[in-house]
Amino acid sequence: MERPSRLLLVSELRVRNSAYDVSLSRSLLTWKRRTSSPVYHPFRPRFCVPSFPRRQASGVCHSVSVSEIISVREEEEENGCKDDGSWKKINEREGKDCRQAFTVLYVERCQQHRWRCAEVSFTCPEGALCQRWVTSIREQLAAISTPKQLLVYINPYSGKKHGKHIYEQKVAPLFALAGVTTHVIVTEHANYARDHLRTEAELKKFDGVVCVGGDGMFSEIIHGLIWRSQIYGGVDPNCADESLLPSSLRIGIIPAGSTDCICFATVGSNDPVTSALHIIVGDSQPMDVCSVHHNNTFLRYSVSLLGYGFYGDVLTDSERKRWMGPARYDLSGVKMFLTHHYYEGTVSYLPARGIMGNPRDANRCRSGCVVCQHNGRLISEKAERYQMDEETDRESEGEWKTIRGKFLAINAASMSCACPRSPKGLSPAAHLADGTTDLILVRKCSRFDFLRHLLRHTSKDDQFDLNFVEVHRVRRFCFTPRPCQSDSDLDLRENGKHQIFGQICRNHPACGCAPAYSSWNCDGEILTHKAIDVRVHSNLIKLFARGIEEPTVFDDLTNPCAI
Ligand SMILES: CCCCCCCCCCCCC/C=C/[C@@H](O)[C@H](COP(=O)(O)O)NC(=O)CCCCCCCCCCCCCCC
Ligand SMILES: Nc1ncnc2c1ncn2[C@@H]1O[C@H](COP(=O)(O)OP(=O)(O)O)[C@@H](O)[C@H]1O
Ligand SMILES: [Ca+2]
Repeated sequence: MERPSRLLLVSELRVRNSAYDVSLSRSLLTWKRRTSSPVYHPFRPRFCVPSFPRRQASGVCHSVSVSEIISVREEEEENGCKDDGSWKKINEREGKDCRQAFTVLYVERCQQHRWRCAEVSFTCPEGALCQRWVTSIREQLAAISTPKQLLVYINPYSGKKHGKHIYEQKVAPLFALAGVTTHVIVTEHANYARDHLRTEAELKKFDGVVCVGGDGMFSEIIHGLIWRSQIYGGVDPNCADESLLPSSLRIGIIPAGSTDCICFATVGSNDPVTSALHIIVGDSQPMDVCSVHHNNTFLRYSVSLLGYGFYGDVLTDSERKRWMGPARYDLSGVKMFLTHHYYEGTVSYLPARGIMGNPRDANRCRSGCVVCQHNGRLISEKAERYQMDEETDRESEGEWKTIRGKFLAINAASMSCACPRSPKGLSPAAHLADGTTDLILVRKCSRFDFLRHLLRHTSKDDQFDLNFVEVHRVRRFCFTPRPCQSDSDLDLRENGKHQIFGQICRNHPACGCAPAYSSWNCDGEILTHKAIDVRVHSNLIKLFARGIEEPTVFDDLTNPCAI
């Protein structure tokens, strides 16, 4: 248990006309109602627990972590001078300074990992004391590294095209309250944000970058930032063996997209206000990034799903239905499920050895995850040894394994990929920053079996506990599709005068002529290459997030979110 730190200020102040003992330490602001006997509430803690680093609502005592205070403001005269017999009124009559109340805005936890901005006003017996409180709280806030200046990119076409509205109505007012200044750019076309970050953006001026949109918009941001770090650091992004340089700017995601899996899996909800508050308090969550290569040429980065077969086909089909908004994925999902294509190919992978954790674990990656911390340390130690003794370390990396077969889906999940469609995700025990990705192979099976597998993403049942599914935690993997049998086969499927016939076959699988190749779905973007080489880069980027928090006994019992 955390030790209560030294108190900086203790006073008797009033909250809604009741007397409270209010105290401030470096880590906590606490207000405890003065009563002769403690109020007993059958479901809530009876006494204040000042060492608990969160706001707690009991009938008796509240405490809020200083790191979760959004701002403090002095109340204007007319607001506070109510005829309620308070100290303020008395002092006003005596002609003294009327500014004797101050309001603290802070993070309040609601259901389903949502955060809200709550406020409490304290009335002081005299103006000088009010000043001391405001100054002391502001001094504590200044000691915390929170973002002051942010570069914001809005994709106006994400999801249901509400990005601008969400930002203006829900996020900008909170940034203003917290004193965060912003430079807002509404993108004009695809890759606008990526190219702006690569070349033009004056990154030194900012403490972070925020994207308003979906996973595709986030992908643009990381492509811009990672590329810039490598070019400035003289690292060749094309070479899969090169270790990439981390990007120092943190990234915030205001979810306004169609899947929002990166936001959901790092915060626990796809709620814009919650994400804005995580940005304001300056949270930091490291994250792994996969680099995808083809013949030593860099293709793309991925942080969530790299999917060939089912998810690649769903994406390809859904792009034609963009006008439908997020529902396009469900329609294409049903269509591709019925189409039931399988693809032949070879998967080779390097199992992650000597690390904590397994894709079949019951434990989940949560805020302050020990698995991520342990494996992150292990990988950076290994990288240092590797520089000293390349040969020994290559040997200790272990053996490549190879699997050939017919697959309905080949998925690499570098994080759980939890999203509203599947709150536990594609790989529920995957970690955000353990330096690995979970390689899920779904072999050819009946439609009924594949449906069982898909349905298990939405229930407590284990989607990997099926004889046609296997999962491996890996550091690196390659995929090569089975080449077409003959030139005429290739012609029939892909090229020339048979193109139309090929297309008909694709659309009418009953004729038995299925396409040879799928596409890779790389965080929601289609990859043109089929044969790829993928490497995980541990802790390459940082988000304004803290991972999903474990629900506490207090969260279970406190308010169900008024706003
Ligand atoms: C029967 C119900 C089965 C539900 C199975 C749900 C599994 C969902 C796993 C989703 C993983 C998502 C990983 C993230 C991908 C995103 O990066 C990426 C881009 O997001 P953005 O548009 O916000 O930029 N999103 C996607 O690629 C979308 C994937 C969505 C897949 C939806 C699949 C629905 C399947 C429905 C099958 C229904 C069969 C019914 C038979 C009668
Ligand atoms: N102004 C724009 N016009 C058109 N496309 C854009 C624009 N800005 C970004 N994009 C692209 O839109 C695609 C989808 O964006 P995303 O934010 O992921 O929305 P969604 O979740 O609905 O797919 C991405 O490929 C992104 O590069
Ligand atoms: Ca990972």
